[in-house]
Amino acid sequence: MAAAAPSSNLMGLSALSFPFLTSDQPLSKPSPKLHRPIRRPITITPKASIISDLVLGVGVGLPCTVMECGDIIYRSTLPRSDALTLTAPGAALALGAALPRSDALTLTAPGAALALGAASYLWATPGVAPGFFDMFVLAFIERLFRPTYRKDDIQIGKKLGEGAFGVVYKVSSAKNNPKQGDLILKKATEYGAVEIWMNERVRRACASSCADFVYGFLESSSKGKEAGEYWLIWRFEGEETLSDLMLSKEFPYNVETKILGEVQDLPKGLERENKIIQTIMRQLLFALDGLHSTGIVHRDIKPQNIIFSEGDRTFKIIDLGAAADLRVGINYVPKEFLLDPRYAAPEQYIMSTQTPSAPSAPVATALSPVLWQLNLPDRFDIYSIGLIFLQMAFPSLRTDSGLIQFNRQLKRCGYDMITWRKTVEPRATLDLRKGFELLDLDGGIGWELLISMVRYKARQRTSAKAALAHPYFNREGLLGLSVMQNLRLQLFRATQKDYSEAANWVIGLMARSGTKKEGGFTEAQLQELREIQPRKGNVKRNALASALRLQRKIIRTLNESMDELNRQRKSLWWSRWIPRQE
Ligand SMILES: Nc1ncnc2c1ncn2[C@@H]1O[C@H](COP(=O)(O)OP(=O)(O)OP(=O)(O)O)[C@@H](O)[C@H]1O
Repeated sequence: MAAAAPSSNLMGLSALSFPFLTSDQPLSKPSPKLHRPIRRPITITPKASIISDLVLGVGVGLPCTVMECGDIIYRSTLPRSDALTLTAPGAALALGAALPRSDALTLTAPGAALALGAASYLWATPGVAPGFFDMFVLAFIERLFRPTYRKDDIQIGKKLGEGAFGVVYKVSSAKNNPKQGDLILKKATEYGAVEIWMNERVRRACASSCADFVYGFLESSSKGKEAGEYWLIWRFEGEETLSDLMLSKEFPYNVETKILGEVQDLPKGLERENKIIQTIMRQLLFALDGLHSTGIVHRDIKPQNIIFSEGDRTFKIIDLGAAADLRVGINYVPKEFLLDPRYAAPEQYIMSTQTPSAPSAPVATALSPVLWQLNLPDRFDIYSIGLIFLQMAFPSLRTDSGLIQFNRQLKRCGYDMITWRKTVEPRATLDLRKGFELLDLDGGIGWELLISMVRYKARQRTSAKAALAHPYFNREGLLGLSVMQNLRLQLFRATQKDYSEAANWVIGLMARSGTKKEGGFTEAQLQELREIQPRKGNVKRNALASALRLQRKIIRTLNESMDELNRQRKSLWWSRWIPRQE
């Protein structure tokens, strides 16, 4: 009978099929005990386990040392806690090698919390996990299938603009592709590399946010030019930017049929204008949310950089030359700023100047969710969008001089829109009054959204996503809000409050209760917390302060040298990514 054992090769069957077989019986020769029914439970000794392994080794399945065949026999009598435990190798085995039921998975509460925490971190803005997928999978697949262009394929037409970083032309393709239509070509200087990178990222992550990017390459055949030019090609989206449309006396009616497809069934007036402006704002915030969700901050949002796409009937963002990709730290240099002062937020930097530039792409990627949350760089663009909203509401602020004057007034009011309103409203012109009336429609919900964007502190500004969920975009206005929408509005208002007063109150409270005995802060410690200048005359204290200053200086110098090194390393990295043509 024992000789038959090797023929039963399936996992654990040697023991299960022959319940009368004791574990210490030799398998090679027949045993006289075989015919005696055995009543006592079987225990598999190490020796038997080895034999069993040998037997099972020739068949399909795992040896008993892995399977714990004894456990299978006694499964029904095992205590629950022994039966179910999830270990990493166990999980891998379970998935890959079909473990027996006794090793089934159990998810413990700490395990689940850990897995959830890791997943949230990896998917939090700007998205470490999607970033890896994008860079190592999508980017390569895209390269295989996208259309490519050479210099000779392009017939240059009308010059459309010339900026500090390049010249833009309307062009057509010499390739016989009637569907392609007209194209836009930008011949750019060294910043073209960054712009190609950003446009490719956007095309994969949120194509509808920006003008349709076709191809970009380094053209290095032109004689006399050492570095060569970057050629960037887009689909021609349309003739007009938001700036062109806003400067027309007909605004916003000149946009109505473009975006809504028809003239609204309303008389000309505030309500109709409000509806058009709402639609434009929704499109702008949607485009911006796409960019921010993938970790890109534009840094140069202005009506001149928003094009109306005639094909898609929507506004799209253009000119990503000053953008920063905070997922991998490209074009992010904390102390460098390339901005249009008319639309720039007061902080001027998207990241704290204490944050050194990201060390290398993998490290920057790994740290990106933390840095994003610490700095909220997207709020820089939100300020600019807020100013565009303001210009749409107040016709007198649509000109450069009007906007510059407003910026001066707002600065004098400590960047507080409520103070600004109190200052200008009593002696407001007809134009200004019309703007306030428009924003005050529906219980002032437009004004509320506006001031949630135009704030001094970046942290107090709303995000593009939160702004899109604001009831300003609800068609029925405040009265039509559901219970959930009302709750969301209350939450939005709560997050918009200025908590600096609360912080002062907490510090005051800590001071009152602060005694050494109770373990709170003493007045002296709070003094340090508030960063009040140290008192003069204390030699020990002054020496300590000098040492701290020196330490800070050393760290700053180190950071700056790192920045410099990284900048050089990173520029090499971009260049390698971009196709070249001789
Ligand atoms: N995809 C597009 N479709 C249609 N027109 C476009 C497109 N891209 C750019 N343009 C036109 O070209 C002009 C210049 O583009 P862009 O702002 O990208 O160039 P730039 O060199 O950075 O200019 P500037 O420095 O003045 O901002 C735009 O104002 C717009 O009129």
